[in-house]
Amino acid sequence: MSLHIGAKPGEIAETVLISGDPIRARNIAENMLSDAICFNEVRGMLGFTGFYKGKCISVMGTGMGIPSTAIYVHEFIHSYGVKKIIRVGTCGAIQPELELGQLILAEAAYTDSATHRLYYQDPDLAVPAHAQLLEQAKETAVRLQIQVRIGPIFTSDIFYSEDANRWDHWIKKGVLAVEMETSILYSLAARNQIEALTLLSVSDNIITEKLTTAQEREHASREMMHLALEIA
Ligand SMILES: O=P(O)(O)O[C@H]1O[C@H](CO)[C@@H](O)[C@H]1O
Ligand SMILES: O=c1cc[nH]c(=O)[nH]1
Repeated sequence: MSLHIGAKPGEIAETVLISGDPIRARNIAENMLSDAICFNEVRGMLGFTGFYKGKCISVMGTGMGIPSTAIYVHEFIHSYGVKKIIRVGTCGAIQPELELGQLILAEAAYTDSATHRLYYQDPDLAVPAHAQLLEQAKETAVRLQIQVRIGPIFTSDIFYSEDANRWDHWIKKGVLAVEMETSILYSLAARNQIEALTLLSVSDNIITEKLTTAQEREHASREMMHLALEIA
């Protein structure tokens, strides 16, 4: 057991899928893994280990934002020996042409995070995904005929902003979308020499103000989970 995860040694696989929402983790376990067992209920942050095509895989929620995610990623690595983490999340697109449900492979993450700065001194650089895992994801997407956009994203400490021009600079820089966890995942992974990649499904477009329906979100996230499990 670690401070925030109730799993016994050996109950968490070397590869873990994470999402902000613990219910998404449960859906993956219930619908896409076989023989899944629940290894964590501490703080309601559900975690499961099961099998996908014979390979042992875990899936767990992290909560929203960098501080919460950093705790779980740290404990996965240092208490459970996790070697590969794939985030399956939602995001707000900031490029107007990005449709709802579009799948994004986050090749790097910029951030405004104060927490990130406590770990790393140079927050202005985009933190890259694990190169080999990203390459594998691209090839797998082609094989599965899943359309993906590949590009940089932005990991923010805030969801709601009062600044109407907040994204102008980042749109010009070619940033595709905004979410709240990836930069710390990539940084902790690189520092600890493990693999990490984020897959995101566009749940809303911040520029066009389009929002997904529950049904569209469900369909898009199924594709994302399928791709994540195939590269896991
Ligand atoms: O869908 P998840 O994985 O929670 O990710 C996104 O959704 C939450 C905000 O609604 C943040 O956690 C953000 O990163
Ligand atoms: O707009 C959005 C949508 C999902 N997640 C975010 O962080 N922002």
